[in-house]
Amino acid sequence: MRFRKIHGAGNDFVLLSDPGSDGPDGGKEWPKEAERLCARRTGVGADGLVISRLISNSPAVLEITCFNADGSIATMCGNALRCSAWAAHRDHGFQQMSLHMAGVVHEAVVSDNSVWVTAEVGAVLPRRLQTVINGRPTWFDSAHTGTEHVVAIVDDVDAIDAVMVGRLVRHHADLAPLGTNVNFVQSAGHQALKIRTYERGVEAETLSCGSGAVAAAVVATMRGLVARRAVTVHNRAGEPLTVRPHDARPNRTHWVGGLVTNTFEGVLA
Ligand SMILES: N[C@@H](CCC[C@H](N)C(=O)O)C(=O)O
Repeated sequence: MRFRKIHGAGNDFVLLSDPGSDGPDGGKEWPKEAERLCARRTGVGADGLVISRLISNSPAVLEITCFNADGSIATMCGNALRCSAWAAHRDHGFQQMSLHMAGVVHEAVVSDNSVWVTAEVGAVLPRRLQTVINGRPTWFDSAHTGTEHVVAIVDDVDAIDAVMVGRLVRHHADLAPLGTNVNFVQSAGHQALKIRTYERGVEAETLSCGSGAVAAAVVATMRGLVARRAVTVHNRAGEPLTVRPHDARPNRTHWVGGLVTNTFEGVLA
């Protein structure tokens, strides 16, 4: 089975395009396959496994399934959608397409050097929980951007032990049983933010997170750090994502865009 090793602004995936209708062991074993392939030492190594299936050429529609590195399903993964759109552009020439993920329809646009997808924003809850970071009580707001996110606005994201605090908050009793992705965000100048994200399902800090960048922009707008227009979100990869409200549905839908890099391709043993 052929695969792509691809990353969206540093968030990396093993991407399988149309792997046959079943997958390993009748399709039931994808979660195990995700764990196996994503293992950094014994597999290909990735934050997630993405399966893309072409549904229709005209209009261009694909079904995308994303498994986190631990085999759990991601109901929304902005970077996996962006990587899938890039691959569909390469394989089928689509520039605009619809991507279905976990029952939600996302728009995608591939331009010269960036790939954009839409994210749907649900409930935004201020002061969802509090914890102490470096001796200072810190609030997390929650924002549902297709998956669970909490966001803390802090002075200096680099001063935080993102894995230690991220893990604590991810497993916070108030957010059980689902848990959450955890974002630390600081102001980084005019319409710009700096972010670090601890990702549920990867159970580690990742280099970028599309739905986390959208959650950061939404919370930072609510908190008055940025205005409701395009925001640059600087991440650990040094490949910023841009988040902007959708023209037709600015309160509900946001675009997230940035680079996609096809690192290598191969054949699974
Ligand atoms: N990196 C992703 C988010 C992936 C989903 C997350 N780990 C979860 O299970 O909630 C993104 O780019 O949005």
